[in-house]
Amino acid sequence: MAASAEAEKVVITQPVTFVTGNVKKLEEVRAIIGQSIPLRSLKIDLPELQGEPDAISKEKARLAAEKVKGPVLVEDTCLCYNALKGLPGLNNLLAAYEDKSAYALCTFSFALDAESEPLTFLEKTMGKIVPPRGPKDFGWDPIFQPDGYEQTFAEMPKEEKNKISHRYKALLLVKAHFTDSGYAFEIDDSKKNEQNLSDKIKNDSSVENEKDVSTPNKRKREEDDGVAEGTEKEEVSGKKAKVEEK
Ligand SMILES: O=c1nc[nH]c2c1ncn2[C@H]1C[C@H](O)[C@@H](COP(=O)(O)OP(=O)(O)OP(=O)(O)O)O1
Ligand SMILES: [Mg+2]
Repeated sequence: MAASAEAEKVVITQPVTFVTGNVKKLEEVRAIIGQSIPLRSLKIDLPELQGEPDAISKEKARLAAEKVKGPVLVEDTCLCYNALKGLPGLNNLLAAYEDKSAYALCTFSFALDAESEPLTFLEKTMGKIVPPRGPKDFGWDPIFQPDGYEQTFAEMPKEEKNKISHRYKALLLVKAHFTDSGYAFEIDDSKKNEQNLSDKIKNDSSVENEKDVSTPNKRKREEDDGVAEGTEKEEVSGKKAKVEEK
């Protein structure tokens, strides 16, 4: 990764761990990030905290970084209804309002390690709430129709959603941060192919692995609401993250 002459080079020795309990989210994040950031995943259900989106997200990143002992990325998304002054709510509640406009708000937080202040990246995609259309395998995708499109998120091809979504836009900010900060990944060969922090404990059948994500039909129930079962694994990474400045 090229850093400008003045920028400090920040060496990161393990992949960024995306901590989520949601397999559908993980699929999208992987598709959008591609090879641009070395990424592995860890399924933990972190507490759903209350408060402002960026404060919640930062706290979540702090908790995740403590568990992972290395660089982490966390994400929260909410569907916010303008009629409810930006509050999330149930679709039925909106029936009483003329204004069906809404936005998908996506908040990522990145923490370099447990000691570093997490950085937050927010983006939204505007749209409206419609009667459900399309596959029901990911949250509110069937009822959200982005502005300028005739299809709901659920109806459009994944590649299309991933070009306009709240998640895509927020990840552009994350990627720009990585580029601007001069992060240089120098990952041990042993960790290069680590897709999932659970890889090292394959004998433990309770551990979700990458295969589950690439063959999502196997996990029908969790797809129904996009929520993975609360598999929690920590302390599976042999080495501590070493984040050093040069
Ligand atoms: O693009 C999306 N399209 C449709 N629905 C979505 C999307 N993104 C999140 N969702 C749903 C999933 C969950 O029912 C709720 C709260 O999301 P949110 O708290 O961020 O996800 P989560 O708790 O399932 O996973 P995590 O472990 O990463 O917090 O919104
Ligand atoms: Mg959540």
